[in-house]
Amino acid sequence: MAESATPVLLDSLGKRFGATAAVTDLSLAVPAGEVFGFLGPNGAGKSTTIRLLLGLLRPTTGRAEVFGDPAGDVERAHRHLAYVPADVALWPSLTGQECLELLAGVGPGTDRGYRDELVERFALDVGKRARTYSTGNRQKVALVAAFATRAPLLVLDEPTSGLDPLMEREFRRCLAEAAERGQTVFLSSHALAEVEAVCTRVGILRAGRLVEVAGLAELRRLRRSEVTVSLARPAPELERLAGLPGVADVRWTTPLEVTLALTGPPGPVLRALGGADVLRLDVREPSLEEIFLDYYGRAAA
Ligand SMILES: Nc1ncnc2c1ncn2[C@@H]1O[C@H](COP(=O)(O)OP(=O)(O)OP(=O)(O)O)[C@@H](O)[C@H]1O
Repeated sequence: MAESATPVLLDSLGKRFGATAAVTDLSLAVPAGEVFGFLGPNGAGKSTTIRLLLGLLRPTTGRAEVFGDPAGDVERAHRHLAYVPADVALWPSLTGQECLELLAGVGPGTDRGYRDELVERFALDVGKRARTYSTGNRQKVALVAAFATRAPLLVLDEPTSGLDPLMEREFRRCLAEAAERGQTVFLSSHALAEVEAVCTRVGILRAGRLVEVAGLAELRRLRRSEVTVSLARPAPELERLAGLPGVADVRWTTPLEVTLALTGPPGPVLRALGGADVLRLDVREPSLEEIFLDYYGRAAA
């Protein structure tokens, strides 16, 4: 089936629980084929947004749509999606295989060959009863079921919290394969390295509001880089680095080495360095973790 409408469309979405505004005026469109990372600290409103998207909650304001179908029309909306919750509950007396069969009957169709391959890759013993599974194994069942569907949209709510590093690597491969097939992924996660590795764009949520939506490269450009300059000879004239536009945190670690944080174009710093005898110039882009902490550090300040 051709899926032309936008996979995830949130328009001025809001949800209050009594006096608590869990989500406020959230507008966002996730286009087809994107792996979108949805980030925020505990209580920021990520799960509430996902529950609105799944039609498990009714919005107080605005609307949520899945491929053009209202999220509240669950029968239609869920034809387009597969979902992995943060804590997976399975039917305790069914085996893993029986759970997979049951889950395959709910979604928009399953590629059983690929599912068998995923069972192997996630080293899942599907002959055991679900009650004997650890948290991570229950998560694997839900992930295998979701990745094996042909659902054009995968909604994953902190799906790797119970996985070990090997399985986490497998998860990343599955995401890459899903993106190759053209599936869209909406991934909420606390694992910033994971988001950094797999997502094309991220949205950052703070106290129920979306404070940033940007590609990773764009986020890095907006945030500060760490610059280290090593000199062959002392250059007292570089004392003026501290006063240049976009420059902060200038530190002389030795008389021949200076580090600084730079936001925006590097021209003024490069011009200032022009007269010095520079041996080496290192520019390190911030990690997503640093960007993230920067947002919330500033919020707390
Ligand atoms: N059913 C509810 N009744 C009342 N308040 C709620 C309810 N569900 C969520 N909240 C409140 O809404 C806010 C957002 O919660 P939400 O669970 O969406 O955050 P989150 O970003 O998913 O957090 P976490 O990372 O801890 O899962 C919090 O202040 C939470 O206490």
